[in-house]
Parts: sequence; structure tokens; C-alpha cells
Amino acid sequence: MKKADPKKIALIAHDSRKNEMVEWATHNKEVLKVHALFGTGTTGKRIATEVGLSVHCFKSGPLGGDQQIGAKISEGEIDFLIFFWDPLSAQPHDVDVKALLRLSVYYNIPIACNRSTADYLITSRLLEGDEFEPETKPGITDEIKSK
Ligand SMILES: O=C(CO)COP(=O)(O)O
Repeated sequence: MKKADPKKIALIAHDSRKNEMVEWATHNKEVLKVHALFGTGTTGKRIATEVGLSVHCFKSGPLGGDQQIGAKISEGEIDFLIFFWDPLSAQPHDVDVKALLRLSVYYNIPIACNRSTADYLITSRLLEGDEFEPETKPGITDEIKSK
């Protein structure tokens, strides 16, 4: 199997879903370690210490981390977003969460908001790798590039 090109993956989880994220990252450690990992403060630190992966940590989400990752996405510096957000709790930084999801859609970044979608992405050709060369790669569309 041909290895996937290293991608830039952002990993974020709200408090009630952090254990699930750590479990998922542990299960997929061998694939994830090939890629460059980014995370909001608390999520990133937990993945680094509990899973043993190298993660570039931004500020904690409520303190600006979501906005920092959103900025990276707008600069074409993030290829995938795994964001286990909490559908049952109000967040103090809800506007930041919404802005991050909005930019991810706008810049055509593959997003996984639950474990089953994250499983699809992590087992995809783009992240796991094989002989297949996709015709198009995720990222900024031509329409957006021209703006
Ligand atoms: O709040 C978050 C995403 O909106 C996550 O931030 P932390 O990883 O710092 O807890």
C-alpha cells in the first residue's frame, strides 16, 4: 500500500466528547502519526500526553483556539477537520464554533463531527493511502482561489 501524502489535520473536541476523541486518536494512531496534527489547547494536549502523538496546540477553544484554526483554514493551511462538538450543551464561544464550521464549509475542507464520519475520513485514500491518485484534492476550490 502506498502511504498517503502527509496532510494537515485539525483535531478538536468539546469537553463531553474529549474522551471519545482520545479513544479515536488512540485507535488510529498509526495513520495519524504520518500527518501533521493541530489542535485546540486542551484537546491537543490530551492527545499529545495520552496518545503520544505530536500535536501543535493552539489556544484553548473558548480563548481563541477555534478562531486560530479558522484562520489557518482560510490560509489553506489545514486539510481536514475532525471536530467532535457537543450537540447538547451551549458553549460560551458558540459564535467561534459556528465561524469555524462556516469557514470549513466555505473552503471545502472535509469535516467530521462524529466518530462514524471520522472513521470514513481516516480510512479514506487521502489519509490512509493506496495506489489510487484522486483527480481532485481537498482544499480551496478554483472559484475561491480566484478571489
Ligand atoms: O472549545 C473547543 C472547541 O470549540 C475545544 O477547546 P479545547 O480543546 O481547548 O477544550
